[in-house]
Amino acid sequence: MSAFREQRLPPWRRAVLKVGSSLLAADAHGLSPRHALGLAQFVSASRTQGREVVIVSSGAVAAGRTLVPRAPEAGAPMAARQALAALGQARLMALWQRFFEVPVAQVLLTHDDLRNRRRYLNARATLLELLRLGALPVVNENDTVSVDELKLGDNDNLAAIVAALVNADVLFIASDVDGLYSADPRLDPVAQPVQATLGVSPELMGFAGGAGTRSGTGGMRTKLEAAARASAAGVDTVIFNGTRQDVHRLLAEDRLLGTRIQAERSRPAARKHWLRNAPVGGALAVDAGAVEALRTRGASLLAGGVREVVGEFARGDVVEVRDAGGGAVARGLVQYAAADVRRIAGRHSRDIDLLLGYNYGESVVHRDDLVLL
Ligand SMILES: Nc1ncnc2c1ncn2[C@@H]1O[C@H](COP(=O)(O)OP(=O)(O)O)[C@@H](O)[C@H]1O
Ligand SMILES: N[C@@H](CCC(=O)OP(=O)(O)O)C(=O)O
Repeated sequence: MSAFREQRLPPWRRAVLKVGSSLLAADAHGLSPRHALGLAQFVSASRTQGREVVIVSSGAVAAGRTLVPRAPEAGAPMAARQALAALGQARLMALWQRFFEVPVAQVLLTHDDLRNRRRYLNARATLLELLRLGALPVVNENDTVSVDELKLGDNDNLAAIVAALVNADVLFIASDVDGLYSADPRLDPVAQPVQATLGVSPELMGFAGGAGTRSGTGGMRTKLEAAARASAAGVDTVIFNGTRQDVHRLLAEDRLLGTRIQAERSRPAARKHWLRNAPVGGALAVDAGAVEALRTRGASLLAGGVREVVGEFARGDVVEVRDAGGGAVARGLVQYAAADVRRIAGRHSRDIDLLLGYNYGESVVHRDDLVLL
C-alpha cells in the first residue's frame, strides 16, 4: 500500500472539523484525550491565525457506556442507546472544554431541524452568533430525539450539512486511516491512495465498498456521501488521519497528507443554483430605492423598501422580489413570515422589535441569501 504525498491546501477562513467515535473512544474504555489533543491543537492554531472552526463531535454513546454498570450492548433497544448518549454528552463537552481557554458551546441538532427551513435559519443564526462571540461550537446529533439518525450513526453527513449551514470553506473529516484509498486498505493490500479529486463520482463512491459490508454501512461510505453533499454546496472536503500528530501539525500549516475532494462549484454558484431552483412561496413588491440598492450596491432588502406582500409564506421560504411594475428583480430566503413582513413593511429596521416583540435581524432578505434575476 503506497503512502499519501504531501499537498498544499488553499487557505481557508472557516471550517468544520468532524471527529468520530473511533478517534475519541479508540480503546473502548470511554473517551480518551489521546487523539483529541492533537486535533484540538490544530483547532487552536487555526483560531490563532484568525480562522473559525466548528467541531462536529461523536462519542456521546461511547462515553455514556462507561458511566453506568451493565451498560446496554449494541443491539439494545433504541431508548437504551439514547439514554447512553444523554449520559455521555456532558462528558463529551467536558473533554473538549479541557483543551480550550475559550468557552465551548454545545449545539445539538437533528436532521429534522435542518430540513425545516425556519429551524435551519435559527440554527444558522445561533452558530454564526457563537462564532462572532469567539466561542467554539461543538455540534452533535440530538440523539435523545433523533431515532433514525442514532441508528445510522451518521455524523459525517451532519457535518456536511453544518458546513453548508455556516458557509464553511472546507470540511475536515478526521478518520482512523490516512485518507481514501481505491479499496478498504484493511482488506486490500494493494489499495491505492486517492490524493485529490473533483467532486464524488460513482467510481469514487465504489471505492468505499458495497452496502452490507462494514464499510458500506459507515466507514468511508458516509464520508463520501458527506463529501458529495459538501461539494454540492460548494464546500471542499479533506479526509485525513486523526490519529497522527504529524498530520495535525501539517494541517495547521495548510499542508495535507490525505485526500482532498474539491467542490464541483463555487459556494456563491451553489447558493445561486439552489435559490434559482427552489420553489417560491410568495413575493415582495419593493420600491425603486430598494431595487437600486439590491442591483447596484449588493445590499440586503430592508423592511423600509417593502411596499406589498403577496401570498403566504413562512420564515425561511424562498420569495420573489418584484419592482413596482411587477417585474422579477431577485429571489431570496425570507427572514420573516408573510404576516410579520406585512407589519414591518415600510418601517425602519430599528422598529422591528417594537412592532413584532422580537427580531431576526434587520434584513427581510439578507444579501447572502439573495440572487439577482
Ligand atoms: N476505500 C477506503 N479507503 C479508506 N478506508 C476505507 C475504505 N473503505 C472502507 N474503509 C474503512 O473506513 C474506516 C474509517 O471509518 P470509521 O471507522 O467508520 O470512522 P468514524 O468512526 O470516524 O466515522 C477505515 O478504518 C477503513 O477500514
Ligand atoms: N451521535 C452519536 C454517534 C453518531 C456517529 O456518527 O458516530 P461516528 O460514526 O463515530 O461519527 C454519539 O455521539 O455517540
